[in-house]
Amino acid sequence: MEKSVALNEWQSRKNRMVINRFHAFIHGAALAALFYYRITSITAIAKTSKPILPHLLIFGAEFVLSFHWVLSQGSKWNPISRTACPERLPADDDLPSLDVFVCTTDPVKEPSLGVMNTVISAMALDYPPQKLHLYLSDDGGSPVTFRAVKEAWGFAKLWIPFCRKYMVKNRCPHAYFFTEQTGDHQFLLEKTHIQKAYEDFQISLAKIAASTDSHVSRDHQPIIEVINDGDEMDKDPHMPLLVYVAREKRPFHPHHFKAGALNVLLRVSALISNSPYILVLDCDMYCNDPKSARQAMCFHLDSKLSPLAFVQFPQRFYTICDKDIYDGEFRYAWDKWEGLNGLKGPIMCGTGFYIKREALYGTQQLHKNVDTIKCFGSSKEFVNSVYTHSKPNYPCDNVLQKEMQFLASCSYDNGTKWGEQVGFRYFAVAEDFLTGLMLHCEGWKSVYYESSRARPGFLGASPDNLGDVLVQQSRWSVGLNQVAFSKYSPLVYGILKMPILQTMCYAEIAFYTISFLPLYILALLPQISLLRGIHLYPQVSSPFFFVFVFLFISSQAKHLQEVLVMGYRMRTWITEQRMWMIRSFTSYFYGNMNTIMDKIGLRKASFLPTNKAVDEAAAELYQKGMYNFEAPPLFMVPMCTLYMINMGSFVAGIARVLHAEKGKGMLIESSIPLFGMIIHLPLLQGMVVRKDKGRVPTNVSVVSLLLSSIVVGFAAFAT
Ligand SMILES: O=c1ccn([C@@H]2O[C@H](COP(=O)(O)OP(=O)(O)O[C@H]3O[C@H](CO)[C@@H](O)[C@H](O)[C@H]3O)[C@@H](O)[C@H]2O)c(=O)[nH]1
Ligand SMILES: [Mn+2]
Repeated sequence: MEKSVALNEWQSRKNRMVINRFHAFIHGAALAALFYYRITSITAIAKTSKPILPHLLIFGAEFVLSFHWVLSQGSKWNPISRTACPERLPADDDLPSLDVFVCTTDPVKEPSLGVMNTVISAMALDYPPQKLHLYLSDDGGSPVTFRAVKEAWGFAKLWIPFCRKYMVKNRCPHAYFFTEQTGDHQFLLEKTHIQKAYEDFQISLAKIAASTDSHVSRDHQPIIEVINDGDEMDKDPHMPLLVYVAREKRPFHPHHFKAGALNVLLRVSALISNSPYILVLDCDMYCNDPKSARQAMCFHLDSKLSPLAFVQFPQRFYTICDKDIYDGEFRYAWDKWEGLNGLKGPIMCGTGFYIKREALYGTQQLHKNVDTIKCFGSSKEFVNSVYTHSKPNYPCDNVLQKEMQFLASCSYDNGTKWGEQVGFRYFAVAEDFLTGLMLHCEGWKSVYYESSRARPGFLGASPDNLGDVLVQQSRWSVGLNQVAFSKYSPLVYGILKMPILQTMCYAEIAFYTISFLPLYILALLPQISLLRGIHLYPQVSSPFFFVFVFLFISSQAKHLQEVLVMGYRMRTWITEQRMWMIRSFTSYFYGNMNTIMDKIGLRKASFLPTNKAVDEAAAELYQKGMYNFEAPPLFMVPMCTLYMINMGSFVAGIARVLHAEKGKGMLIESSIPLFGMIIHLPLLQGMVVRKDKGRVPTNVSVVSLLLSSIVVGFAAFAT
């Protein structure tokens, strides 16, 4: 009986679970054999005069990779999928109200048209309009964005009724007009009218961008404005509320990037709508399924899931082309998130999640007798809103406006618990990861949900060229490292507060980027050893040879199985490995260096927003599935140098294997560079064959050739 009225259901992914556990057992046993081999052989070598360092290094690499593997078992243990049943929700009048937060920061890197499409798509969510409130945070404090949002309001007044009338499924105007629509005469008439209005809207945004100063201000007053037709008393009941917020910014005053912006929205919205639930969106991630809000409520309103902090939808992208050469899909992430569904729930990922306001205010603070000013700051109105869930009445009078300005001022946070225990956390530039971690540690749960792959809840833009991808990944790397090597490290902070499997998942992600260490070792050491005739691996005649071969096949086969089970093709299997290596050699390496510099105070970690403006030439290459190697040399040189070293060592090593007695039986040593060369064939093409704009720049190739010759020459001929 109870099951039939449940707002949501779940299903164990039994097959996957059985395969995962079985594989964990076998692969784990093989790893144990590898460890046995390494420990015994290193002890034996220690007793001779042979160099021991290469063996220790390769064992170090294997140790780190095994550590990752062990951690990754957390999310494979109990995968479950969830279903929402929005048709069983209470009537609209009984639904809780919802605030939507959209963040933008730079009208040049984040063109207004994209931002406004996100805003409009969220205003058009299938949710009672009087219960929907949209807040746009403009971190650039730019008149371009301010003027654009007013235009967006004008267009939304036509668009929203049209969507409701014809039950439009795709409520992001840009995406809607991109596809062909059919219907009866009346519909087509209205559609043509709206389309014309959208074209005018586009033209006016372009005019604004051309005629307005697009400079991003770091020194300005807070600006908070409810966008409407000028008559504040006359709120249209069919339109959601739209509020523009630019928090105060002053030079030399830390603003804590996106987390700081979201916290200002939390405070300001508390005085206007104070909705118990909040949807957080990046400016480039539009609502693709208007039903997502109702779907999320199916979990939030289910007391069996309590205490539920947030419902995370996957980040899906409309920009990804068929070949997905940069591995922009993050397939492996969503696989893990589903695995986490069977534990305490997924990690927060910055956008596309519906969160309970109360979770962000911190449960402890709400239940204990704490000094509210120390905790939430000195606004009485705000503290009131926290404890009584009340809100002062709309419209904004002058007193309210003043209070909101105070809440959006840059020093409001000082000396309070904001960013530490309240709101989005400031400690790391990956504010999403850290905030989610702390919520789980406080005992909150989360849910991962996707209604269908065919119509994802949200769609965003992902970078379409190598340079942007690697810059973005470097920032994530810094953000994750900041957490991994701090007092909040999941292995220290989390292990006492979360179940072990959940802790393992957090640790896996937090320590994800140290893969640069084993990968650099594996890309250099066997190659050098091959050139020098040092045996790092067992020979074919040894039974342990088969342990290594088994481990290689077993990990490849498991990866392939996961790719195929999720409905992807073989190609994804290769791309994911290629991109994992590329990211490790570049972004993760620099990210780790940056973290070290951050720790010793040489360079502050910062949040450089990802570029969202379209570069036509780059986009064309991407669509053709060709890598754009015109990335910063800092990224390209290590990759090309490593490739050449592998090629050099393979050629010289093979010659050695064939001719010299010393090189006999170095099958694994010579297979490793071969594997690297095959996986990264596109890089070779970029250096040698390609003539187009995206080829590897000549100067990069020359520098890399020089560097690799030094390494190979030194390895082969030094005594
Ligand atoms: O000082 C800042 C910097 C960024 N943003 C906004 O933050 C969002 C995310 O920035 P983006 O450059 O798109 O970063 P991504 O790398 O694409 O973001 C991913 O990674 C971030 C953490 O590193 C998360 O916050 C994001 O939600 C997640 O999508 C955008 O809407 C920005 O406008 C601000 O509001 N203020
Ligand atoms: Mn983004």
